[in-house]
Amino acid sequence: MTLRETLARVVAASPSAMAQARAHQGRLTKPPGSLGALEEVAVRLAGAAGLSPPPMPEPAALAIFAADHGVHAQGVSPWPQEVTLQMVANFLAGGAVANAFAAQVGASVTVVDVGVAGELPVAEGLLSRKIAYGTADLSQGPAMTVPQAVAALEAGIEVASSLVASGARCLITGDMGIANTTASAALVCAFTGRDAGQVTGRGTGIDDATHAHKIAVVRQALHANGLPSTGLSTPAPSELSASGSSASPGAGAADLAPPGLAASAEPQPVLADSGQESPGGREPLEVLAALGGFEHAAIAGFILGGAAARVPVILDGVIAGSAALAAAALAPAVIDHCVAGHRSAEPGHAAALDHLGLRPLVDLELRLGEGTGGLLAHPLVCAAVRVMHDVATFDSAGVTEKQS
Ligand SMILES: Cc1cc2ncn([C@H]3O[C@H](COP(=O)(O)O)[C@@H](O)[C@H]3O)c2cc1C
Ligand SMILES: O=C(O)c1cccnc1
Repeated sequence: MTLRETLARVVAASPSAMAQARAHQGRLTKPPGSLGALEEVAVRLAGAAGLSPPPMPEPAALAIFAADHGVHAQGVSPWPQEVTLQMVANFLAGGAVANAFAAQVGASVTVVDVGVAGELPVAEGLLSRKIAYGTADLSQGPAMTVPQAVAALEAGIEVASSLVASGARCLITGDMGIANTTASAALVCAFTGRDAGQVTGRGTGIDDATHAHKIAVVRQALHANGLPSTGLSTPAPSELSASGSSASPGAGAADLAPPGLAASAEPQPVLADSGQESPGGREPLEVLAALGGFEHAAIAGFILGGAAARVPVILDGVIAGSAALAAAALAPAVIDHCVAGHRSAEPGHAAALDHLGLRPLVDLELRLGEGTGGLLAHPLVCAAVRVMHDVATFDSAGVTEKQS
């Protein structure tokens, strides 16, 4: 399915299914509201499915999208780039944390090469959808061309559709790409209007000096791509009726940029007009292409593909959160189909979730990615829905309801 067709199929949550789910929750043998945030998860999934109770979100399928990043050359990660390729082999051998957590919750694992900077052997469980051998350096100009971003989005859509066709009833996002927390921070800045200093974290673990440099690289990426460094953002999905964003001119990024980094890039042609405006009046696709990685674009497509099929998507960490910002800028209703699995230690993740109006289910200071936080949340999502199917009502169980 093309991006354009997929965007047209993403529909908002059904208010009547949500109302039915709320009413049903109120009849179950428990004090109203006693399951806290889990009750909202069940209502959310009912709205997304257009059905109350919603279908059980199992079996679950994890897709790990792997790609490399030109910005690695700027020294923003302490890990060598070849770890991306090596970790793909580890996923395929079943040796990563994501494999252990997937086994724990009975999720299948599919690994998708959308842009690893090296050759991977043909292997079971590996889909080769390589767009290029890594992105260009986003701190120098666009990381991807718009056609490359569309190809990666459509790879993610295709993976979501085929997992659903093989029986998956819950999709979980995963990523692997050394230096991808830098691209994630840049996307969060562009889509939320936050400053790089607020949203750029330490990724896999960097010292203070490298962290300061990483923040400068993110600022430079916005500048090199003609995007304001702060102060402009897409409207939050929940605020779309309010016209425009709280725009104010950003500070000059050039002042903060390391010497020798290149000037603004040429604007890219836009292939799919979503009708949504992005920072500085730029289209979301252009912004995604300028700052994202191939895995960010593919994850955005995966989320859109799940939503189009009305199968819920559990989002993992900051990479998924920043990809979801792009997906929501393309089709705001996509967020109705997402559950935030967790909140990671990366500050940009909290910023993305705030902007999207999503409440994370798990908060364990994880900072791994791969889908680990999404996998940990899956049993909670299942439990929330199982309550709707299995728990007796006051009437059926003969339990007296509360007075007044
Ligand atoms: C061994 C290893 C396994 C990983 N699994 C996920 N990541 C995570 O860390 C990377 C992003 O962090 P940064 O931006 O600091 O490079 C991504 O590959 C992400 O998936 C890993 C990183 C490493 C080193
Ligand atoms: O937030 C995440 O998911 C994350 C944090 C650090 C490294 N990789 C992923």
